[in-house]
Amino acid sequence: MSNRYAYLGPEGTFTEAALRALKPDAPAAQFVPCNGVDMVFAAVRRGEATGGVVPLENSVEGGVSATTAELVNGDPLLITAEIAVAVEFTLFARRGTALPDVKRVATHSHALAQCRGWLAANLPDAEAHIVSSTAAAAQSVAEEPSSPYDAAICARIAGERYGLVPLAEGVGDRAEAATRFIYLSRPGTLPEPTGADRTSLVAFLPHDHPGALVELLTQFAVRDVNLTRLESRPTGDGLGTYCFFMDADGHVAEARVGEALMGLRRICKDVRFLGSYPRADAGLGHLRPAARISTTNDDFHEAEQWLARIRAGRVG
Ligand SMILES: O=C(O)C(=O)Cc1ccccc1
Repeated sequence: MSNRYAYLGPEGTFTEAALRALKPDAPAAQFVPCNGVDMVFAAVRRGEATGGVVPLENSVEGGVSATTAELVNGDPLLITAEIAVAVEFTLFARRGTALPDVKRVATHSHALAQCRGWLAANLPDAEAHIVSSTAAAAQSVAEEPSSPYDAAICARIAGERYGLVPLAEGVGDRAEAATRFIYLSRPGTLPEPTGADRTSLVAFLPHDHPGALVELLTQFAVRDVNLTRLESRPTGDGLGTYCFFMDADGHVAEARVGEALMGLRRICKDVRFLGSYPRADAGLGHLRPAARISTTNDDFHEAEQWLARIRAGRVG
């Protein structure tokens, strides 16, 4: 079977743009649009797709709950790649619609969160409706006359794909907004370390006690592993019970990352490893500074060998 890549569809989503950037040589026939993030996970889990792309977090709105919920609770999949995509929002409508005619605007929840300021200033009386993706919003607006919506906030490519006309460009409140997308694979071989990798995991605390989070963070700090993201999420087991999403610099094949994960495993009720994969921002010049003396990979290996030697009775 040739490769098939599932993504949050329909055609024209930001997720499709992310997939195209991740698989530039794949023919469009291999792209499989899905109506929800959960369906992308399901297609990969069932083996109907080789891999899948979903949004993980946005620089303005934060984590995408549907994705984090699947990563925490669903059958495990591995993150094997990531990409950051700049998101620019355009308001599109059917030909003949003028801005004052727009009473109902449809878009994805993360797009709405990033366009609230513009909507309040320019369409204060319009109702906002959340749909499964920005391209689904554009597709629905195009279904005249039955569409319940007058306009969609979506990518330029989506508006054009569904034959709509732009009413306003750049309707996002933050010009520099970017979204991080992840590529999911079934568990198997990890990507090779590249020297600029990221490791993602979810940690479940054994029980609530003072300093529990400090203990978690200490596992990384003492091994000089930089954390780039920490998000607490409800486990679903009742109010006040959380798990912690963590992204750390480095690959699990590296000694200090591996040891930090072993430390976590010892102190946590459970740790779900989500993957080690190349960082999207590698080469942008803001990677971690060189490891301090005593925390390089060589230092870890040397210390391991030293322990083996003294355990064998060889001193010095
Ligand atoms: O709806 C889309 O086009 C998506 O790919 C999800 C999304 C929505 C808003 C910002 C980034 C990703």
